[in-house]
Amino acid sequence: MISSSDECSSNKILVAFTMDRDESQNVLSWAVNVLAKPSDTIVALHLIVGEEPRKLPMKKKKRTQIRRAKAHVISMLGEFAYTCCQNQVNLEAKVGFSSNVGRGLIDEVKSISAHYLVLSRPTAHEFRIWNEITRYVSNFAPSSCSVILVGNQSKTHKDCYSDSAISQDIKSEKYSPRSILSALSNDSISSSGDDASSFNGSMVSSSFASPSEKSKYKPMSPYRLISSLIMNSPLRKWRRDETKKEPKPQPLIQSFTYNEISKATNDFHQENIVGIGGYSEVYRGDLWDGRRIAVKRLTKESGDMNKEKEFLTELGIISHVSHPNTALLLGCCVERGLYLVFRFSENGNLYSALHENENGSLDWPIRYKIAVGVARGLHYLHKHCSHRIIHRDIKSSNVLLGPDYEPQITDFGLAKWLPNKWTHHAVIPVEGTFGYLAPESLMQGTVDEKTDIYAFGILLLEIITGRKPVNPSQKHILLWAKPSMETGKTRELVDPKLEDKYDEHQMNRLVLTASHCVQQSPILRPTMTQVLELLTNGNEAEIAKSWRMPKDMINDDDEWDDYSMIFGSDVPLDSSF
Ligand SMILES: Nc1ncnc2c1ncn2[C@@H]1O[C@H](COP(=O)(O)OP(=O)(O)OP(=O)(O)O)[C@@H](O)[C@H]1O
Repeated sequence: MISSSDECSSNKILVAFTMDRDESQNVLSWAVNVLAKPSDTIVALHLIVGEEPRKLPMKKKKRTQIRRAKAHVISMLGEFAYTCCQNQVNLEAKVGFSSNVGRGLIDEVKSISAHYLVLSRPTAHEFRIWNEITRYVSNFAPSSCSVILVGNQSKTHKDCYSDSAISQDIKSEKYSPRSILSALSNDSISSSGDDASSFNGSMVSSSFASPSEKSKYKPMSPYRLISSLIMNSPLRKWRRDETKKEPKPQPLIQSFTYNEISKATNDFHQENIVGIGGYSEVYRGDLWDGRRIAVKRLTKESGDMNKEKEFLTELGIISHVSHPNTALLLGCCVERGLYLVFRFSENGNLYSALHENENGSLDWPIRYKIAVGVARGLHYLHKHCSHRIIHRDIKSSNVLLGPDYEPQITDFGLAKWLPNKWTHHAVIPVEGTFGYLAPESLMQGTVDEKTDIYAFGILLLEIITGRKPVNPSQKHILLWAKPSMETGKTRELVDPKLEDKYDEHQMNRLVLTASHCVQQSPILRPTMTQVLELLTNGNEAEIAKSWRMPKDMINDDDEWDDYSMIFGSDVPLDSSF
């Protein structure tokens, strides 16, 4: 096989690809199947010739060109997600700008310190341009980078390689890119085309690289528009389990065309709107194959790069997430706007079910199931997701209710990756939703897992009491509930709509868990592992021992004074930051 100069270290392979589908498949296939070894990183780059647009709104033509490029990147790279996952190769994708393709490639080679630059041989009519590009990269590639051409071309172009040593294997006829490509043609190239892929507004780490490896990346200087393929999604494993009988894994994230989603939503008809969020509208839709979907569309008026970035963050993060208690992303569409396509949750969201349901209130068994389900979803995000995640906006309207009222956490627009050894982090401006925001976030702008725990505590109180966290005519839910929680008078907390029909044991568990989660000091709050234990089967005294601070270190009076200072009884009418 092809050897790199240093067998032990991982290599960075830059693969340049055009808008030509076959060419792109060939060159990527070769890089993935032949060149890369486990823990190598492939960066697939499509360059748009021209200036990076800096002003908004962009010209329509430019916008279309960029979206087309993104769509191409997504659909193309999706095909290699499974192979890369199996080969433990990191795969990232980018769309960049440069006035000259050759120069753009060399800039990128230098920026990521690539060991290889892999180019596709062009079709005959592009030969002149291609010749210029290859000449340029041959002349200017650093000596540490080998330039490789892949594709069917009868004539050998010796000058296409850089001065640096390319391994003998590559040069030899037996393993020439051309001969290997022919052998591969029935193999990996034939995969389905709508596998896991996603892009993000910033460099998103891919799954096999450790955080320390990732931090070695330099900022992508000339390339602002970055796409990143999210590899090794647990979604894959989960969906494979779901469909055990099928030999092949299910496609992960599908790239939908605008026509498909427009048809499904009756041309985004007002009647199909099921939710309006801070930066999006959500439409119900029915796909041609019978699947019911929810299409989240970035609102046109938002036209703001930050909103677009938030939207892409959500796409980047949620494509890593796969759990029965998190919303299921089916795919996305980048034509004529940005759209996320989710499986439809037929029972709406928890906020509506608790506070706006005219057909009666949620029964206790359903409420308990929702509480435990959300805890499982959050536990997964904090502890078991391939990259740990804090959600940062846990609230009842972000809990969808699927079939049988199984809850699904949604809206990852504010979510953040958690580095492995992260304690807390300052986020300015403060984001989240008033009423669920932990005191430390409000006062210092810090967030960590415990800010999610606090929000979960408020959510539990909402489930127990049936009260909204903030309501202009009432006290903040926590101030209202505090006296009863302190004295253990659980009955006073219970939503009257339950008409005393609830399991007392379960109710006590929920109240107890909520009271721990809403402690003012983050270190006094339990972790999600402990929360799950408390909610389901743990021994309270035993579990509490593992996180509780000695009583004499806590000044309860001060704690509640701070709560009053923050929440008071006059709460802002605008409940969202
Ligand atoms: N998969 C889905 N199935 C059914 N309804 C959904 C789905 N996704 C979202 N909705 C509805 O749309 C609403 C808004 O969705 P979402 O919270 O994702 O949007 P958003 O713009 O991020 O909102 P915000 O940031 O203001 O919380 C949800 O509360 C829910 O009612």
